[in-house]
Amino acid sequence: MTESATNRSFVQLAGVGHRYDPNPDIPPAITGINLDIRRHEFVAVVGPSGCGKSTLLRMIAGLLKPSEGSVSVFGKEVDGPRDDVGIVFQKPTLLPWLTVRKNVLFPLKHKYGRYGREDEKRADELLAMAGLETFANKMPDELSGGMQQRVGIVRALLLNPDILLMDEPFSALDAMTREQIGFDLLKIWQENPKTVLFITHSISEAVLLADRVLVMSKRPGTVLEMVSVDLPRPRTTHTISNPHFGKLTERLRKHIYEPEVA
Ligand SMILES: Nc1ncnc2c1ncn2[C@@H]1O[C@H](COP(=O)(O)OP(=O)(O)OP(=O)(O)O)[C@@H](O)[C@H]1O
Repeated sequence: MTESATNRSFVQLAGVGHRYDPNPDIPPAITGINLDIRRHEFVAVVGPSGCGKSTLLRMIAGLLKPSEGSVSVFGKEVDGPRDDVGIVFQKPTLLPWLTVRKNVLFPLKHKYGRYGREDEKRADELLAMAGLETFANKMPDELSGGMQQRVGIVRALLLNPDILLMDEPFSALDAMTREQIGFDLLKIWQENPKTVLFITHSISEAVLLADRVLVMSKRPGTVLEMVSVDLPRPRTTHTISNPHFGKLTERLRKHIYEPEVA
């Protein structure tokens, strides 16, 4: 967690559930989720496919209304799409006819109809932080998949959201790029503290990046366990060889694959 993180709950889910199908014979997607995320905390979410991870993310973004319980941010109930949330998906969906810089600035243009010199400066600063300073005037198809995903992250950060929601952001990348971009994300997060919810299917990625890992059960998704990752920061490739890293990934694996014995 960054130094400015406080113990106060920032994002709070109280008894949250969601059912897509009103038929009571069909189980809800998620049910009875209680969760407190502190400001600037990095929380990873893992769990079997279809357990409701994206459903949870969409409710925090205000894109989906819970059918039971409530979601609040800083004590205020979420009742619609939020402005203070940046979202990064598996594919960055960049506009192919705009340069990298213009893609990054696009949400501002879309929201306010224009952007100024200061915004361009901020875009360039964030691009530099993501190692893309020499690519600002390139077109998306001149970039590798990893670079395009970095552009997607920078775009999500440009409006300086309080909350960054990431739904399997690195799953389309090869293993080496994935590890590197994870470290880059941590560097950006430490310089621009945000409250992060990071969905992943990779247990080691969750442990490497997060302050805490939320383990969800299979459908209907509930909280199986919240595991604190008490590994020092900054996390580096050395973190992976720390014996405690191995213990934590082992423990999470047991929770997911043998929940009844964990
Ligand atoms: N729009 C929808 N309408 C009906 N059912 C849905 C809808 N979206 C998701 N579901 C169902 O709700 C459950 C949870 O879906 P969700 O996408 O949240 O899971 P997930 O954990 O993110 O899955 P994955 O790991 O495969 O991406 C799944 O059984 C899914 O089929």
